[in-house]
Amino acid sequence: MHLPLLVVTAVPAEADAVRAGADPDHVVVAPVGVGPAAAAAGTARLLATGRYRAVISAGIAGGFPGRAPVGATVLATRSIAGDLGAETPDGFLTVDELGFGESVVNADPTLLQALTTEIPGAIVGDVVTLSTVTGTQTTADRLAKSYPQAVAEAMEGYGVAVAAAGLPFAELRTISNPVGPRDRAAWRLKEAFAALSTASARLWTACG
Ligand SMILES: O=C(O)c1cccc(C(=O)CC[C@H]2O[C@@H](n3cnc4c(=O)[nH]cnc43)[C@H](O)[C@@H]2O)c1
Repeated sequence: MHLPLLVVTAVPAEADAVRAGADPDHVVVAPVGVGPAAAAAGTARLLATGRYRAVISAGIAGGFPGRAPVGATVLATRSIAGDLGAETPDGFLTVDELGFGESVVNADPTLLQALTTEIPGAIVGDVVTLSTVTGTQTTADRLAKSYPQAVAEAMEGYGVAVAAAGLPFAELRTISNPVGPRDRAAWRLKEAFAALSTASARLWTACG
């Protein structure tokens, strides 16, 4: 008897897109809220049942220009807390540099390898988790420089990864908008949700 895979999204529209592709017999999809705190709390509550084999943080994301275009599918090698730390006159110090914890969680290597095989067009790289959607070129440039391997930013992956607490974890994103000056009207939600449904059809094959 296979335990099901848990896929957590931020909002119901993302959950619907995952459900449109995923195997309903083996994949449980739950929207748990926007941001790392809601994501961690919601994921921890669901995982406390002990009935899941792995957990995936899934949804739409901003793509770093030149690294992940709108419509692309992204798999995270690492989910990184991009704003957990301290600002100083000399720049941002991560929580690791402060000696208070770890701001980086690696995807489960076996799960990531399987997902990469099953979703061949996916761009593989770091995904930065932020509590605030980037909305200026200055912030976009700073993040791109600080995280040279980051292909996308979103708001939940690190929170889900922490809640996974050793259970196999991965982050799957599809790109709705470039990271940069705020232009909410230009977000390509339909395209990103369609890509999310397509990728989700491969999830159980990768995890089962
Ligand atoms: O309109 C807004 O500014 C806004 C603020 C918070 C959440 C949203 C959502 O649409 C929620 C969905 C989900 O989308 C992810 N996302 C998408 N693009 C980005 C981005 O450029 N930077 C960070 N996160 C992004 C995120 O995970 C949201 O939870 C809209």
